[in-house]
Amino acid sequence: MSYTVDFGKIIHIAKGGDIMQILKNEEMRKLDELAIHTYKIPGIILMENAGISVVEEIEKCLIAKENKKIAIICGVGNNGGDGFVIARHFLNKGIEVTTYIVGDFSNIKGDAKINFDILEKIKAPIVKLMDSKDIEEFEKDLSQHSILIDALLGTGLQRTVEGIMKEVIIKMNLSGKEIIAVDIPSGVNGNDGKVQGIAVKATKTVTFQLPKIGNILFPGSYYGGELSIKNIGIPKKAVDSMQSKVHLITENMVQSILPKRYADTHKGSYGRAFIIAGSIGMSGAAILASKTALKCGTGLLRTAVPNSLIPILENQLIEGITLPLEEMLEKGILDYIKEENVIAIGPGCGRSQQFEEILHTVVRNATVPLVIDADGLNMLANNISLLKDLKVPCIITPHPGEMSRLTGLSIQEVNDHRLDIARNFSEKWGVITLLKGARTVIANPQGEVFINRTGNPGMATAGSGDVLTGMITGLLSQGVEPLKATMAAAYLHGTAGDRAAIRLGEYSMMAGDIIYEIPTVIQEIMKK
Ligand SMILES: NC(=O)C1=CN([C@@H]2O[C@H](COP(=O)(O)OP(=O)(O)OC[C@H]3O[C@@H](n4cnc5c(N)ncnc54)[C@H](OP(=O)(O)O)[C@@H]3O)[C@@H](O)[C@H]2O)[C@@H](O)CC1
Ligand SMILES: Nc1ncnc2c1ncn2[C@@H]1O[C@H](COP(=O)(O)OP(=O)(O)O)[C@@H](O)[C@H]1O
Ligand SMILES: [K+]
Repeated sequence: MSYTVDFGKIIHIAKGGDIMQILKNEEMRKLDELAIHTYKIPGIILMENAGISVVEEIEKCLIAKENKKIAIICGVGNNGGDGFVIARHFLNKGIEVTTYIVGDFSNIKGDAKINFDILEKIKAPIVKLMDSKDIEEFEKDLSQHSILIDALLGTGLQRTVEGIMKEVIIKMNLSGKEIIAVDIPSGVNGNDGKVQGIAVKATKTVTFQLPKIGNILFPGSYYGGELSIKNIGIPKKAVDSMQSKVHLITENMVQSILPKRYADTHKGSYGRAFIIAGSIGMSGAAILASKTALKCGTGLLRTAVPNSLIPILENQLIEGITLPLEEMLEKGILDYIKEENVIAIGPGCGRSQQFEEILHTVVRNATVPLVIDADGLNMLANNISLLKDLKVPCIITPHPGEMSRLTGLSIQEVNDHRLDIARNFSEKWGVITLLKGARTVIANPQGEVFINRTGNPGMATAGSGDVLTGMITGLLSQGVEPLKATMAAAYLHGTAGDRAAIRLGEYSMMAGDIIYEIPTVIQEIMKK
């Protein structure tokens, strides 16, 4: 299997598995050990496969280049070992290669040593960079090469990058050359995507077997550029046995989640959605969420808004039914929601006492899946233990600011530990948490986390969260399981946003433009 994820502006994916685990450094080490000790695949074979898989990607980049000289910059661990394999293969192809070794080469051991010895035997050009005095020459040398290969540090990164290693990385980054990183850009921590002092800014990264968290989360994924995930021959049985609790949401997953439409069905087959949204000054939130739910296939939609907003809604959304909130309150909300298949509450609702009352009644009495967003979350923050009264699956969709209010942590803390914060919240309150932002993460009460890679900064625009709520609601109304509906919505939302960004640019796209792209995004996924 080869799986390509382009983290640049234009997204494209080649084949991918239904579910893709994302590992931490130590989990990857465990998987390597499992392959070597339990499944008896010699480590040297894995290293050979790893090296060859990078060679394939480098060759693609070389085609367009007149100057084909490659600089392979290696550390003294196994990441460097992969670099030695790459060097040998290109030398065999008659391509000019210089191998640089950074650090104390007497530390090279194991499989890396075997590959280093081969390079020495075949008299490959090797330059050892020991200290600062070697840097000037190194910088001059780099300008002669067309592509630089970063094989300095991989999943064995331990501490802040300093000294000669840091100097080398600075020169690589300043070279202006295309850089392909082996496994992970050196300096990025595979466990969390943080930069340990300094990191290589690669144009492309080839990672092995499964992505590491640092390949996916920011800033690591920014440093990695385009990401290619390559099989290196670890048996599927070993991979499956890892049972990591962190996964990447893939297109295949979403394709299998989207409900099919059968000929002998009617609008009742696609469910009833009920959205409580909007307040004076924020009618747009109700319109955006409602339009989106219909665009995502809801059979029947009712939107409850304050009476004064009804004419605006009726004008903007002729396909949905509108209800005045005041009437609901007077006659008793429960009567209104008992027929529904999903209830979404919060977008643009404001923070009135009336809304608080409605929220409490809905949370305590809902008998169908519930989506709480925006002001629903702000109100919830005043009385979070309300969640204990839930009798149904509940999805909360906070952005980091809302999560900060819900948890009492700072926004910085939320962003620094996105996975853990979402997971802890879900485990503590028994809800599905979708924490928004660059790499939206979704956690369930069982401690599993799913990361979405679609989307772009153009989506940081008013109302795009309301569109997401509409998407989750639309899928839930059709009977999609809550976790699956949330994952598919996050993926589709980001993909629609990416299309809008391509069409209009990240500056000019607006939330409504994301809705405009939904039909194409769904059709393309269903077609595949
Ligand atoms: N295992 C396998 O079967 C396979 C593994 N594969 C490959 O192996 C990679 C993992 O290899 P690895 O475990 O040897 O670690 P690696 O990333 O090379 O780094 C360790 C070296 O770096 C050093 N070092 C650490 N931090 C540092 C710092 N801040 N600044 C400076 N130095 C620092 C550290 O030195 P020490 O801490 O010991 O002083 C040690 O020398 C993995 O990413 C993949 O590419 C593939 O071939 C497939 C098969
Ligand atoms: N840089 C980004 N990359 C990917 N997605 C983003 C980025 N910035 C914002 N988004 C997405 O846009 C949406 C913004 O939602 P939210 O903050 O609730 O906006 P609003 O309240 O204005 O509707 C979220 O789904 C978020 O994940
Ligand atoms: K690397």
